[in-house]
Amino acid sequence: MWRVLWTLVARAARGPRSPRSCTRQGSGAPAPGSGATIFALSSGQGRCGIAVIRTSGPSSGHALRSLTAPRDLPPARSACLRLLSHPRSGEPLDHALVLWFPGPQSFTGEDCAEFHVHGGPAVVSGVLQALGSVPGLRPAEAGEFTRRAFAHGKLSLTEVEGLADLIHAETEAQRRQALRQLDGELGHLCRGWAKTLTKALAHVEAYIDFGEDDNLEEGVLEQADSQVRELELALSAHLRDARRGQRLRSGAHVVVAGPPNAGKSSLVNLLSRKPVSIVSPEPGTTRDVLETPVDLAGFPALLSDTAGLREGVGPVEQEGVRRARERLEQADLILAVLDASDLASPSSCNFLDTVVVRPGAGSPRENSQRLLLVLNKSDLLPRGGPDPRPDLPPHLLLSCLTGEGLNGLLEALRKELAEVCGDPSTGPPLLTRVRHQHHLQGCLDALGHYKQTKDLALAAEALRLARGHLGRITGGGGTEEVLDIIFRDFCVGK
Ligand SMILES: Nc1nc2c(ncn2[C@@H]2O[C@H](COP(=O)(O)OP(=O)(O)OP(=O)(O)O)[C@@H](O)[C@H]2O)c(=O)[nH]1
Repeated sequence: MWRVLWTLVARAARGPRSPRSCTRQGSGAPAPGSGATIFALSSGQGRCGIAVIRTSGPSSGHALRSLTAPRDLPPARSACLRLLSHPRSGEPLDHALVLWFPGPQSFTGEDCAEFHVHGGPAVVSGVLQALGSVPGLRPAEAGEFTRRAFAHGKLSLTEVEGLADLIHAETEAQRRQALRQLDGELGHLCRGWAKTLTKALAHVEAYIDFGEDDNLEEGVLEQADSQVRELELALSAHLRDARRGQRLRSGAHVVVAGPPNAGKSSLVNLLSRKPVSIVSPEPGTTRDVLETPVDLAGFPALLSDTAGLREGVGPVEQEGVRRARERLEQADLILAVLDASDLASPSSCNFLDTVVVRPGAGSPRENSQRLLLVLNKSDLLPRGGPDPRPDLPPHLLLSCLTGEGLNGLLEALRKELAEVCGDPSTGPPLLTRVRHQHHLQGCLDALGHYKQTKDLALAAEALRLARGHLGRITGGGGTEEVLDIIFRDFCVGK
């Protein structure tokens, strides 16, 4: 029995009948134009202490020897000081550290060389020109180094995405999430799921091929069913993550709302540490929605200042109020700001009723949205006096004028945003892209078909389809169409 099953597991893993394979693209899949040796500045543009120029491809060793004196290759993966000069004119260019990474033990899997030169623009352009004069070398396209690493099986597609996110990470939380993905956590999870599917498929195929065979143990199909059920639960849990990983990549929508003159613009300026909005004692100063990207307690956010919500105003302010309500509907987190010294005014009461306390029909606030209530201008309350409205939902006292209460607000924001975006330091890795979600849903749908059909051949096909979806998350066959989109995110030299 076990020999039979083992053969079938191996066969299911190979997927002989599968139209698609779930293995990731390995060394057999050449990157576009991978015969050429490419070169590019891989560190940032502009004047700097050290600039790193690198090459990848079969002529890397030749390029290194052409530019350096002495002309022998340095030991693999050891930094050596060399004089660089132009291979044609012999003109000295710089004293540089050079490194030699013979493939396949390199970032791209090909022969690679690195030149760590002094970061002046003339040195950098001189070395780039010198490399361009070496036969067989050409400048790299955006993302071409990483694309070659993917093509040579050095990185899975999810790891490539993690690398792109790491390069673009602007906040601590984004960096953590990107690093986890680059370390292969999401890919590992998907490969684990794919392995479960392979086992289930092997069981189904065993039943198809040996159903009547005495050698086959009882309950083979039941085992496959229970594996599918377990997988369904795991996938559903991940799909329920409410797009937190994606929010962490793109930033949560945090909308500052409240009645006029409560100090909303003052708070936006305080949190963004720049004068985004005009602050004035005149109620109704902010008319339009003003957006600014900010790092809020380590999380990325798009902070929106909005017009004060009140009735009976002129047409321009009315339009501002309409836009504010519209923006409130899109918020992941609402920062509701009230003037602590003016809580009994009609506009404060109306805002509390419609947005904070009793959101319901006609309210711009969705019940699923998170809300932080801030009572601003606490400096106008008697010092050390009682809470002005203990009956209100949990709230924070703040003074934008003195900064008192700001640390408490930042801590509360950190907790709220960890709910909205997920905490990248703990828990399972999050789905960071729409395509992850799409393929996970596709996998789940295929498992649904598996459960519905009575035909075992169709059931096996549904499992192969489900496994194909998982494979495409990490970069299996059929992902060609997404590669251009993903690699477009990279800069030249990466
Ligand atoms: N005393 C005190 N005044 C504040 C505080 N925060 C803001 N203000 C003042 O309150 C007034 C209104 O502030 P804004 O930030 O423009 O208020 P807003 O809610 O954006 O106002 P609108 O544009 O009318 O909606 C200004 O004169 C601010 O200087 C605070 O913490 N304490």
